[in-house]
Amino acid sequence: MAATIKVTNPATGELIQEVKADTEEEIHLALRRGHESFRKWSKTNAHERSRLLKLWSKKIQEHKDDLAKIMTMESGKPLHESLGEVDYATSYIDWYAEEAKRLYGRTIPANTESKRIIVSRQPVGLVAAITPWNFPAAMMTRKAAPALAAGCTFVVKPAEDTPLTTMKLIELAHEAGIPADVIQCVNGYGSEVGKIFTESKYVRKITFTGSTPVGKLLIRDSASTVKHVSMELGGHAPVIVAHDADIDLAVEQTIASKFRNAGQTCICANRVLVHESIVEEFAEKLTKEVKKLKVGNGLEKGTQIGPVINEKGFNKIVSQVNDAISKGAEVLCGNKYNANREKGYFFVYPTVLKNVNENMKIMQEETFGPILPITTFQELEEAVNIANSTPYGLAAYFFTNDYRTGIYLHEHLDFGIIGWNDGSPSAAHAPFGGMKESGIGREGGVEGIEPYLETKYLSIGGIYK
Ligand SMILES: NC(=O)C1=CN([C@@H]2O[C@H](COP(=O)(O)OP(=O)(O)OC[C@H]3O[C@@H](n4cnc5c(N)ncnc54)[C@H](O)[C@@H]3O)[C@@H](O)[C@H]2O)C=CC1
Ligand SMILES: O=C(O)[C@H](O)CS(=O)(=O)O
Repeated sequence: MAATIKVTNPATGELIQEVKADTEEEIHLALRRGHESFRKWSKTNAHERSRLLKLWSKKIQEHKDDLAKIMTMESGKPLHESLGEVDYATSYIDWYAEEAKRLYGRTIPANTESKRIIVSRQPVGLVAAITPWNFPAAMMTRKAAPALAAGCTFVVKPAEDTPLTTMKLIELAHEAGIPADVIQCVNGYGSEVGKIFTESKYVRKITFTGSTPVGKLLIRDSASTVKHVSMELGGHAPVIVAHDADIDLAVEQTIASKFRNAGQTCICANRVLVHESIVEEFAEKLTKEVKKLKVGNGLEKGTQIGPVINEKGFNKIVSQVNDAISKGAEVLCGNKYNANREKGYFFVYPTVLKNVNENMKIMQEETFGPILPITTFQELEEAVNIANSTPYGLAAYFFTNDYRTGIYLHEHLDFGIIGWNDGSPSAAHAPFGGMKESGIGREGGVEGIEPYLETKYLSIGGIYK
């Protein structure tokens, strides 16, 4: 196991903090403690669990500015986005603090007078979570909140790039009164910790947000002990702009989706399919607005696009852009970089590509950067076929004011999240998640607590004997 994890600022390359990586023994101990504390926590009444979750949310809000600064420094996202993410993170805790009190069972009419049937819910057990760097607060609370609300205990391994935000959140949970062994953080490198989690007899559920390849490994390795799995994986969101779309709205909402977190979200617009009759107007208006986006250090006032997270992400983005250009794509703006491998910072300027085709990597592989390729279509069926052609099925967006077009697209797009004239669909009260290779399960909404619950039924006999 690695001894320490160097946490650096992706905007400057500067070392923020060295974090000790937990040893295998320390991780096993955390899992054992999480398992042993499960019995008591799962028997804590739902209203008490709810009360403690609300205290945790309050504590986080009291430390909002500090948390946002930590998040911007380690992830690179602009400060206003980090402040927004703190609110997004607590919105999941607030939502599940209430859902804890609504875990209803039911009775079933028996087929004889001497029997009664009662259905009830119980928490699955110790949950092990692995979270990504792009939303180090919200991706953790989106898992921890329903887990704790359901009565599960929780151990999380944050991404090596951004452990500090998660560590602070867990510290605040303990300050709020959630017992130390009920929610824990361990640090380490994914492949090493992942194996410990999936092989542990104490862990009853794995929940993961990250790349599809890693998700597949975790699903495979969870089979040995038949663990529950929840997977929020990669995406490749299409944006369909129909001939009758409000172009100004489509431009505004496509930018909102594409450039949030420098394009490093799993539901970012990854390709735009524009009806051929309006592509010139759309591309011109879009490019004009994209050129206005301010690139810089997320701590600087006014920054809208920060650096990408690391060299691996940078190289993937540059490779996709160069591939597209080599296959005929036209650059309408951007395709500029401010990178220094020695210092470890990698800025990618927002880029719009036109005349893109299906043979380009960028139309098939998740970009995770501020690059927007535009292609065209003639018929809606063609747009749907292109949209559904990747292995992903997380988010899709379309712009039209015609209800027949809207209903057709909603019913024919194979995606778990669809924005109709809306580029920002995420909300704690809605079930976030994907189809196909974008994942298993939902997070948020009434659906989001189900993955943390088992269902059992009691059949009582001999009542009138
Ligand atoms: N769905 C989403 O929101 C996310 C999608 N991604 C996609 O993944 C691509 C690569 O980004 P990465 O940071 O490398 O994602 P990643 O999936 O490798 O990392 C995410 C988390 O998984 C852990 N991890 C890595 N390898 C693991 C393994 N073998 N077993 C268990 N855990 C492991 C990491 O430590 C981190 O905590 C991105 O460009 C993007 O396409 C990445 C992060 C979030
Ligand atoms: O994983 C992600 O990229 C996030 O789930 C996107 S969102 O929930 O912040 O929209």
